[in-house]
Amino acid sequence: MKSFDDLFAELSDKARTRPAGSGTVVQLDAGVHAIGKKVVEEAAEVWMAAEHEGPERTAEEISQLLYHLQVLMLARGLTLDDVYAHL
Ligand SMILES: N=c1c2ncn([C@@H]3O[C@H](COP(=O)(O)OP(=O)(O)OP(=O)(O)O)[C@@H](O)[C@H]3O)c2ncn1[C@@H]1O[C@H](COP(=O)(O)O)[C@@H](O)[C@H]1O
Repeated sequence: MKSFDDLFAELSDKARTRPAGSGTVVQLDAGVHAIGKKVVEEAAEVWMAAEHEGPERTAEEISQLLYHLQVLMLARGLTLDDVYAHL
């Protein structure tokens, strides 16, 4: 099973190597404004799932929010340690 750190390592590699077909590369190219909108959209979907759908759908939406947060971190040049320093 993939962890948060595993996903960040994978996305960092995608950002560096820019493989064809990577959705992450497409999003990074779209920029911080577009990625930020996805973060807000996914956060709303987490809220709606938590309030109106079951735990499985909520977990799925949370995974998508975490993914988009990591893309935003990469777009701003942030590392996991930059974030973990505030936990
Ligand atoms: N974990 C994710 C992941 N979670 C969410 N998403 C993206 O977020 C979208 C989900 O958003 P929505 O539910 O709003 O679906 P949607 O509205 O149809 O999506 P859009 O039209 O807005 O893109 C998906 O279509 C993906 O584009 C993800 N995209 C990639 N990953 C993982 O990231 C890694 C790298 O992926 P690539 O860069 O595509 O190779 C792989 O391990 C993937 O499994």
